[in-house]
Amino acid sequence: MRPDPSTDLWPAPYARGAVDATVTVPGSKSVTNRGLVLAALAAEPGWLRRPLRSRDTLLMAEALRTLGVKIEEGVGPDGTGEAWRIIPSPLRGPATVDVGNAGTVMRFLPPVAALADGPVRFDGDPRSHERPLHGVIDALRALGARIDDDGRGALPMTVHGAGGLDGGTVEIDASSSSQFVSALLLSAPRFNQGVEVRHVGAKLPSLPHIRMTVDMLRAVGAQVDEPEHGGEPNVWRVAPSALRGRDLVVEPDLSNAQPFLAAALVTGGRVTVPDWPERTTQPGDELRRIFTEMGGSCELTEAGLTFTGTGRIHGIDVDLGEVGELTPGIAAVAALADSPSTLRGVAHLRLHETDRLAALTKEINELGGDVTETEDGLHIRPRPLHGGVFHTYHDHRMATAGAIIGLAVEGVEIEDVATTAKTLPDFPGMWTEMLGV
Ligand SMILES: O=C(O)C1=C[C@@H](OP(=O)(O)O)[C@@H](O)[C@H](O)C1
Ligand SMILES: C=C(OP(=O)(O)O)C(=O)O
Repeated sequence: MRPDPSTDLWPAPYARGAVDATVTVPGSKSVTNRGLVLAALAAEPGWLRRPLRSRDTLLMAEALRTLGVKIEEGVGPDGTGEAWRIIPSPLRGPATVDVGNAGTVMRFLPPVAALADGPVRFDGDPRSHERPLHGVIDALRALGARIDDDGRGALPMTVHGAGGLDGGTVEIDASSSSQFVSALLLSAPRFNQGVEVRHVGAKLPSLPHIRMTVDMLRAVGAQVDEPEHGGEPNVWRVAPSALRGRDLVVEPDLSNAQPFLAAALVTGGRVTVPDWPERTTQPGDELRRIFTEMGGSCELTEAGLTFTGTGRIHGIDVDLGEVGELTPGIAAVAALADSPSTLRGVAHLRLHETDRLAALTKEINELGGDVTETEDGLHIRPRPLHGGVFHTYHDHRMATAGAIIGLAVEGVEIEDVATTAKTLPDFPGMWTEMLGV
């Protein structure tokens, strides 16, 4: 019988000393998947260099191919490193898109499908049926698309592409995912009237990810008005226009750098991540501030970002609403700190890959911790932890959070560490190499 990877247990390596390593982190998921969509919608071919090759990005590439886009995987024009050449062509249906459990695929592609010339069916992992999509579905209908779903505002569904979309003004409640806004903006240059997206509802999470969308749209020639610089709050406008093909180098995924930086903090060691960008819209850049407040220090040099720990970890009271995807890793570090932590502003994490607030509470407490869920986050009181199984619920960031705890607690076993492949192709290999084990 073949082993079932989802029930496999991986003994998380325990760190017997301070780590001292340089860790090259693969490309950003969020940049790669935006880059793919924008290149597919462009008026000319483009390049994506150092793309992330992981489950979420391969699903995006495959879905775009199904819609008729040509994506050639190879080395770049100057022969250095991996590069994908993206050759746009008329978008076609009928097609079937597997979104896996990738928020970026399930939200960014329905507006693209509305531009195709036939029906595009969307389905994915069981969890994809539970993740919110109503903002995209309702908005596309309001902008002129025909969509068949089962009435829950979720997958599975079929977008009946009509070869184009009117576009115009639309109100959405994107408080459950910033990706609703990003999705509509990314395809909007190809809508007949462009788009005006008005967010109405509770606070929008993950604003840096919307900034990333705006920056990347502008970099391919789109005209975007945003709330940031004197614009109307919670309103974005994109004018209709042709998009340029681009030669884009993808930055390392700073959120995936998190477990490695955490290793420096937890073991009182030092980790350097090369190619850390000086300026970026990636939320992972906030780790410089957050992990410094938790007890380390960092320096950005030609070699990259070097993060150094002291072996002492302090608790933190922090609003993570803008950087929600960093929460599991911060919770793991906080469970090992010398004082309590309060993580706020992340109620929407209940609808991520899994209910991350419930999962972190349960798994840390089962190792002897004392975590309670609040209305919008976690309260973490550190206690001596013991070994045991850390369940991961098909959530890559649960697995990396468990590995962080395992550095300081002997006998932690991570269930289904392979789930990290959602955004990191070889996390176990990178982790053991960093530790030299
Ligand atoms: O646009 C993106 O690339 C992302 C936006 C965020 O989503 P939410 O706003 O749904 O949290 C983030 O958590 C996710 O990992 C990636
Ligand atoms: C929330 C996340 O992913 P997704 O893009 O599937 O929403 C994440 O990577 O933490």
